[in-house]
Amino acid sequence: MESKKTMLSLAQAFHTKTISFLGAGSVVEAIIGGVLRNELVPASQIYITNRSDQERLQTLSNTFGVQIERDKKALIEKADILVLAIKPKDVAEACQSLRGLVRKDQLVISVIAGVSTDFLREWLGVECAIIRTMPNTSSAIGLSTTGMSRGRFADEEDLATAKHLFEAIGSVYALPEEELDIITGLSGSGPAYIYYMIEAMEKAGVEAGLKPEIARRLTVETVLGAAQMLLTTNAEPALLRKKITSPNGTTQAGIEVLDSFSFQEAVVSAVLRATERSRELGAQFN
Ligand SMILES: NC(=O)C1=CN([C@@H]2O[C@H](COP(=O)(O)OP(=O)(O)OC[C@H]3O[C@@H](n4cnc5c(N)ncnc54)[C@H](OP(=O)(O)O)[C@@H]3O)[C@@H](O)[C@H]2O)C=CC1
Ligand SMILES: O=C(O)[C@@H]1CCC=N1
Repeated sequence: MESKKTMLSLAQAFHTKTISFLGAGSVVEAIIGGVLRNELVPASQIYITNRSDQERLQTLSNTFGVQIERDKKALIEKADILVLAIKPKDVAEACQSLRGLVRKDQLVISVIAGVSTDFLREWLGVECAIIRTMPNTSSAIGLSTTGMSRGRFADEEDLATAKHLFEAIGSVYALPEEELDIITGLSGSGPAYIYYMIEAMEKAGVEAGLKPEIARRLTVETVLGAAQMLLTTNAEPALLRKKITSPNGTTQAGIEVLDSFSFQEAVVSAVLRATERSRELGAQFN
């Protein structure tokens, strides 16, 4: 557990840092929102660039007051922390264009699915500190759950710096890098599985005769309440489920249908397949 004094000095040191974002998509928007909400650094110390979408950069700049820097060399020169937030398919091209520009004293943080810190370091061509992370889109409202791990040349201080950044958008778990693909399949992609389930529950409510807005509210509040119950009571989900399931009642009838469609196996397979896909995305570079 870090002492209050250590946390304060970390926050003070962080406050002087410049953060450059390579990529300006949805994840970056969420991170910048969290950084500014929590006043980690002022907007004048945040630089953004992308490949070509100038309108997008302007929108982010107008919304947050962050600085647009189209020149990659200048973007990197200014950075104490460089956040790589491009899609895996764009990594090779992007890293090639960064080769020779990143310095040893800079901290590189990647949010890219599947791509290892070793690979990034090879491509960047410098023995710099790299932290690999996997947040999720709930970061937009400060409720991401983020897994992160440090690469070969990153130390505890680098990890603490990255944690400080991502705690602005939710909770953070430091894990071995081998587990990052699992985090990607579970909590990185996870919100999509929940939305998929919500879509289905809502559809059922409407088909059965509810107004769409009522079906939406009931479904969403049910999901929120169930998640909050788990956090508040710390009870096992199976136990909470059993408490709802009266013998021969409605829940039993519903669960029997889910079982007949192998619901749990489907969800397990989905998470495992997404994990495997994360590994595939990384392996294509090896
Ligand atoms: N979306 C999600 O739920 C999550 C995504 N991630 C990871 O975060 C990363 C970004 O995802 P997301 O924000 O959704 O993606 P987006 O498609 O929204 O954004 C990607 C950004 O990368 C930019 N870009 C592409 N190539 C280059 C390049 N060569 N140089 C500079 N910028 C470039 C794009 O610019 P332009 O628009 O101009 O082409 C765009 O701004 C991905 O690797 C993804 O795996 C991690 C956790 C959750
Ligand atoms: O689908 C993807 O590849 C990204 C990674 C985690 C969430 N979205």
